[in-house]
Amino acid sequence: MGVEVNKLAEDIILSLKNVAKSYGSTQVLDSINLEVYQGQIIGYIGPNGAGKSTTVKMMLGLISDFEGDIEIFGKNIKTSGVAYKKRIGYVPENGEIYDSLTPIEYLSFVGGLYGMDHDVIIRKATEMMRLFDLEDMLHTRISSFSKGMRQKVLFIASIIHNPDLLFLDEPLSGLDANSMMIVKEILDQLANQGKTIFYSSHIMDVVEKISNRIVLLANGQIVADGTFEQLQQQNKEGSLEEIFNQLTGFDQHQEIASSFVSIVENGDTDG
Ligand SMILES: Nc1ncnc2c1ncn2[C@@H]1O[C@H](COP(=O)(O)OP(=O)(O)OP(=O)(O)O)[C@@H](O)[C@H]1O
Repeated sequence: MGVEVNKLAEDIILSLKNVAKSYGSTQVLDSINLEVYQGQIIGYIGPNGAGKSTTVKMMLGLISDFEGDIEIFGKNIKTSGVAYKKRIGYVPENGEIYDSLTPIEYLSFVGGLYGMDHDVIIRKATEMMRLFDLEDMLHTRISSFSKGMRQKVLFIASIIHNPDLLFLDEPLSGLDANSMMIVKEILDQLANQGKTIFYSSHIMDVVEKISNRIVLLANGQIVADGTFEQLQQQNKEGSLEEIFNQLTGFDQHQEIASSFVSIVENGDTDG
């Protein structure tokens, strides 16, 4: 799964040049540079609050007041208009979904936004729901769905229009082990067909397996970028979880946990 070989400039799907973003006096992103090639599955990881969702929202055009340039499909998103969004799919973190709609209504709505033909939406939505074992729920209000069932609808909504670039924020959240295997396999097959996937998650063993390139964001900067094997060689560590701990300078989980348990038991950290 090598990623850096024989890449051509025209294969660049996504490029960030000196991208910076602050909220008040807090600098969240500090001059990020990144080029993503067609067919890559980027595992985008970093500690809570590192700026992963912020980066994704900027690429989606949901946050526009940032410094630097973002090019998607070769065009600067600040000046190229919204046309690029038709070729993008997105599974948001904490998926917002229209509870009072049924999946078929919701997917018709989303497909309609992408300009899809109504019959095609219904056919694709029905088949995809069936493959996720939800065919009986097509006309049931989403408000009654479990977390995993909602996540499946969100996933379908992100790919129903056959996008070339997918942004996924914890896409497996709430899915059972069998459904996770299906989604991981779908992503692998989509990447093999030339789709590009930007995958943000805290589940390190999944990121380790699914990504062919891992980008670690910490303290506003990209502190690691490479295949899992490359990161392993550079950091002389075994799992991605261990590499993450090392690169983010974290080795106090036992101390913190002991203090926490002490407070639970005694009301203070002294025991
Ligand atoms: N609208 C906002 N106003 C002010 N600060 C914000 C806003 N949105 C995000 N931030 C701050 O920006 C930083 C990055 O947030 P972001 O949601 O991008 O992190 P993340 O890496 O996705 O974190 P997590 O792993 O917890 O989802 C955090 O310090 C957060 O408090």
